[in-house]
Amino acid sequence: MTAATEAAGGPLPIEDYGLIGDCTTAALVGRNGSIDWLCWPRFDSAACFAALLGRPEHGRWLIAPCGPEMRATRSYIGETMVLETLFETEEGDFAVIDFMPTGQAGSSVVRIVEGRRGRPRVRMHLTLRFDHGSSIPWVTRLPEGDGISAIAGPNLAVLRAAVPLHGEDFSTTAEFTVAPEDRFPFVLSYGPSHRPPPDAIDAEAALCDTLAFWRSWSKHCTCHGRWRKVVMRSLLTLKALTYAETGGIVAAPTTSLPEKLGGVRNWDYRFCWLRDATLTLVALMRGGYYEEAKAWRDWLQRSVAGSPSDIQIMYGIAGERRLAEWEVPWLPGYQGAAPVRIGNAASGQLQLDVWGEVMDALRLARDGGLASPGSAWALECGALRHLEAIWREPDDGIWEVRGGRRQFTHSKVMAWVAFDRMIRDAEKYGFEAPLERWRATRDEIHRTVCELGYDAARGSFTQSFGSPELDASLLLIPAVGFLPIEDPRVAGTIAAIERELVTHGFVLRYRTESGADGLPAGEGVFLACSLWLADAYAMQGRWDDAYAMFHRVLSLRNDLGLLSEEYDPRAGRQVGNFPQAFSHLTLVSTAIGLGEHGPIRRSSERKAEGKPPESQSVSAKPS
Ligand SMILES: OC[C@H]1O[C@H](O[C@H]2O[C@H](CO)[C@@H](O)[C@H](O)[C@H]2O)[C@H](O)[C@@H](O)[C@@H]1O
Repeated sequence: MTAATEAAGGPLPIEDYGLIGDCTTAALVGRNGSIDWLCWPRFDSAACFAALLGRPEHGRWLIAPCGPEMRATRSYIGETMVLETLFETEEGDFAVIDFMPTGQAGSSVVRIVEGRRGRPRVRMHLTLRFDHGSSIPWVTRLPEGDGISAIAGPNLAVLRAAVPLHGEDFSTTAEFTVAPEDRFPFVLSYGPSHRPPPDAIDAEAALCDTLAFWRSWSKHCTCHGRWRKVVMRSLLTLKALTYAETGGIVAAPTTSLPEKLGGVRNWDYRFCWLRDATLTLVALMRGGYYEEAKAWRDWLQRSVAGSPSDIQIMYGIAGERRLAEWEVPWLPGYQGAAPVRIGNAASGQLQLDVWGEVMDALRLARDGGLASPGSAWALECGALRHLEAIWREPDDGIWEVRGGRRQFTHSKVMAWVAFDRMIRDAEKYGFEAPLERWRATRDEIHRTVCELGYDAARGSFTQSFGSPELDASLLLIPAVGFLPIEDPRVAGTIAAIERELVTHGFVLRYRTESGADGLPAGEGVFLACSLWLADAYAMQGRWDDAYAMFHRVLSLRNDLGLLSEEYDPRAGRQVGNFPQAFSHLTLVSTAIGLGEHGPIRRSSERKAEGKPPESQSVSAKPS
């Protein structure tokens, strides 16, 4: 399938894409020089390049050698989001430097073609298709003669280029020779169609500014040591998934990259999940980034404002509530994985765990010195009052199943977390609170989980009350402090998950064959869950197992350090939306955790074994 679709001009394997972004939206650049995904002007806008979910005619922007290439290698320039792809051909070599300028009015994609060796021929092929690959724009030449303007409905894009452009089959093309030291900039800028075209920008100056922006951001990272590079790339990716204007954070910049190749588990992640966003915030704070944390906290306050009973599990990046899900009939889907979905019906779900994740993150923010505005505590109390009323109800769970609500054990554990963190904050900061009542509820949830969520015969907690199924989210029980790692029920759960959910060395979130999620069975191993098992091993002092799992997940990152949500071990391919915040934030957390705690105990163990201590690890030092 892959080879055939690629030969027919279909999308590349997911791991062959790189990410560029300007903190308002992001694009995926293939290692073949084709930008196959871009939603403009925001992460959640309709795509104008949708070849990722179809074919080149659904929109893409190619800059590549005219003839066959011998090799394409790529890397980010230092700790930035500026991507450089080097094409080596028989005629010579050239690089394409791709980025989205930061700090400019409006949004642009800049591609600079730089000659390196010989005089290779280069081709540029721009196919703009607004409205998710469906609408062919009306293209005219700019009066200045240096480019074209393309209009369709509310959208306008302007391409300015330093080489002559031609129209061909509803696309814009160019062919040119590049010599060493030549630099040919191409700038594609977005604007609303009712306004004059956006002003030209100086590509070289924008490159300097954008490099400076990312470098100065990376400089503030407080993680140093052996995994600094790993952590930094993940933090940069998380930062690129933030929508600067509002502080919202998307779960991924894509929709409908399948969790199973050729399957139907295709979802739109271009929204702000309270779960993913709060965990991203925790990762950013652990990396020393409190400004983003503040922006997100303010986003949260605005988004959930109103009645606590109306709090949703996810919102649009500016706090929008209506994210109606629909299927796109004209896009065939990533390598045939249909349907392509826009919007996400999970926005109407009940997922009790989000209260726990949010309260935990807000507590960390407070402890990190992020002063709360007066209204924050009142808002949290309102949310907890609502949880007090509903925690006994069945919900859709962390995995957002579509097979009906259940009494998910992880959801109740996280409801316990919500009460626990609020009680601790009230005690620590002297906030006014009905402490006795909260403590009673916290204890009642704990008792309920231990009675109904634990299967004594199997010696393990289970996915939902009374169910025989396991669930990798149960690995979080010791991490959130619900029970200590030494508790035999926790040890039994870890052992059961190792036996039943580990495959090819990685962790499944649950057995999809049970039908609990209401979808046809089969999906990849879940990368965040695999890292949770590494964390659990670390807590158990099983350092070798922890490091082995951590390294296995590291080995799945693409050449740019990027991860999607899942991995198909049989096909040896990344699957699911890409790059995914959940995978990257968990990677940061595991790397920092192993760095902070691992080497100390590990070195004593190594000493006991007569081995020298391990040098350097990631450590997060407060700035
Ligand atoms: O598998 C079914 C569900 O899959 C998606 O949810 C997953 O991604 C979310 C965003 O990263 C994450 O918060 C959640 O825990 C994952 O299960 C999808 O968005 C859902 O609509 C779908 O039901």
